[in-house]
Parts: sequence; C-alpha cells; structure tokens
Amino acid sequence: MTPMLEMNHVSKLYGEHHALKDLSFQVHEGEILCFLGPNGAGKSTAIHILSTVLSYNEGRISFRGTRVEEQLSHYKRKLGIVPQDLAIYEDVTAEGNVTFFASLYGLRGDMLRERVAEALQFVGLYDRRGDKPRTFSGGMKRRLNMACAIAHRPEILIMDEPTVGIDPHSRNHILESIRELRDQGSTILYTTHYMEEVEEISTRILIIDQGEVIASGTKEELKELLGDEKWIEVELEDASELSEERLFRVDGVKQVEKHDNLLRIATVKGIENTDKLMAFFVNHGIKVKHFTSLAASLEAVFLQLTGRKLRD
Ligand SMILES: Nc1ncnc2c1ncn2[C@@H]1O[C@H](COP(=O)(O)OP(=O)(O)OP(=O)(O)O)[C@@H](O)[C@H]1O
Repeated sequence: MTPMLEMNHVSKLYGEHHALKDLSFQVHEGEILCFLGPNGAGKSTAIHILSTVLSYNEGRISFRGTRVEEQLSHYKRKLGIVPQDLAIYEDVTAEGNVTFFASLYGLRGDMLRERVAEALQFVGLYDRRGDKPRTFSGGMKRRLNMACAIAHRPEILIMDEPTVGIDPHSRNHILESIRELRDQGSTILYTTHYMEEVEEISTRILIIDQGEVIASGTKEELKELLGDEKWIEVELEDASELSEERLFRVDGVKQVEKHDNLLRIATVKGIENTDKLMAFFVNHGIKVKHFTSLAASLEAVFLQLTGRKLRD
C-alpha cells in the first residue's frame, strides 16, 4: 500500500553539521507515529521539513506517492500543524484565533462557524470562546493551538512537542484528543522526548538520535530488542576508584556505561545479580548513593541502543 507520507533519504545540513542524515521513514494512514529522541536529535528539523517551512539538501518527500513539491498547495491543505512554539494571537478571542486559521484553509460561512465551534468543543474551550488567550493558562493556550490546527479536519496532523511545560489536566486532554482524532480517521505524527507519552498514545515509534533513525516499531517490538537484558543504574559517591573491568567479573554483567559517578550496567535478566552487584561495591569500599533497577521501558531501549539516557 502506498504510504500516506514518506521521507526518503533526506539530509539537512546546517553548515557542516548534519541535522538529518539520510533519514527515511513512512507514515501510514490511521497511525499515531511518535518520534522519540533526545534534545537535538533532529525531530523538529524533520517536522519543519514535512511542514514545508524548511528546505532540505538531499532526498525526497512524497504525499500519497507523489513528490510534495509537485502538489504543494494540495498537500498543505491536507496538513494540520501544531508547532512547538505557540502560534496564536494573545489579543484575539479564542474563537477569533480558530476562525482565522480555519479560514486560511478555505473554510467559509456556516461551515466555518460549525467547524470552529466543533474544534473549540473538542479541546474543551468552547465555554471560553469569547475570551482572549492572554487570560489563559499555558495548558489552555496549548489546547487552543491545537484547535487552530484541526478545525479544517486535516488528513494528517503534525504535532511538535505539544505538551511541553503544561499542567496534567491539559496534557491528558491533549493526549485523549489525539486518540479520539485517530479514531475519527486522522493520521498523526507526534514528536516528544517524553517516553511516557509515547507509551500512552503511539501505534508505532521511530527512535531518532543524531539525525538518524536508530530503531522503529511498536512499543512491544522495541522492548523485545532488550532481549534478555536488564539495566541497573547505580549512583556512587565517588567512582574515581572504580575498576570497570572488575565489574565484569560479577555474574551476569554484560555492559557498563560510566558517566562521572553514574553507572549504567546491563545485566542478564533472570540472574539474581543485584545482591552480587551490591556486594561488589560494599567489598570494594565504594559508597552507593542510589541503586535502581530500570523497568523494560523505551528508556531502557534507548539506553541499550546509544549508551545514553533520553534526557542525559
Ligand atoms: N537554525 C539552526 N542552525 C544551526 N543548527 C541548527 C538549527 N536548528 C537546529 N540545529 C541543530 O540541528 C540539530 C537538530 O535540531 P532539532 O531542533 O531538529 O532537534 P530536536 O530533536 O527537535 O530537539 P528539541 O527536542 O530540542 O527540539 C541540533 O544539533 C541543532 O543544534
């Protein structure tokens, strides 16, 4: 089946720096595809290129099999974009904001009024439609930002970290709205560095690091990459005396990543090695500040693939 949207071997350079390196992926109809990656991974760059506000150096982007550049105005009408930075007018009512953006997509008359009301209801701001965003909380502004992007019923909704720094109520509202939109037939591309959100809403995930896709799949498929590994995180008071080589003598230790006084140790799942690891530090007179066993999470997958945490 032809993918809805496709990036093929796209590279983006800032001077000598590759923000995207030969990035390829497909977005299929009806999915919630989440881009997960640390700050600077290239998520926003990819989103800006797909939104057509940023050029790229190499590669090809297609919408339903045809190059985007060959159908630019048609493609743009199918898009809904929720940018990372708020794009709303603080001194125009909520209704005025949504009306303005929806009319840019060609909606007029009764249809425009209906869709604006529907979008405001959808994000839970209908009762505040006559108020100006300057009186809104950060979460309400984010929800209004979303209403502006959905009133014209886009086929594909692109959201760039839409929940950064907002209250839990608005965050939950946005996440629930995304699932509902998908149930109504929309396709969603969502970027975040919050793995909890990815766990909650994704139907598929692309893990991006340093401008490259390093893994993709459903969360279950990605967790299978962990195989028989279990990660343990240990914070030491002073790791300068630690011999990493000796750690490998502890049964089950497969990999050790050291960042100052923080150790991340990959061990074989099932071997009861936490006691032995603790004993190792005690026997070597190394004080342990924290000792945590990491759950089989997307964070652990990222750690296994890169040796770093998502938010290092
Ligand atoms: N205008 C620019 N000029 C130079 N370098 C840039 C520019 N925009 C982004 N970069 C670099 O490109 C890389 C990718 O940045 P990008 O903003 O796409 O990452 P991101 O994954 O969206 O991160 P964040 O979560 O912080 O938004 C980073 O190394 C960044 O420093």
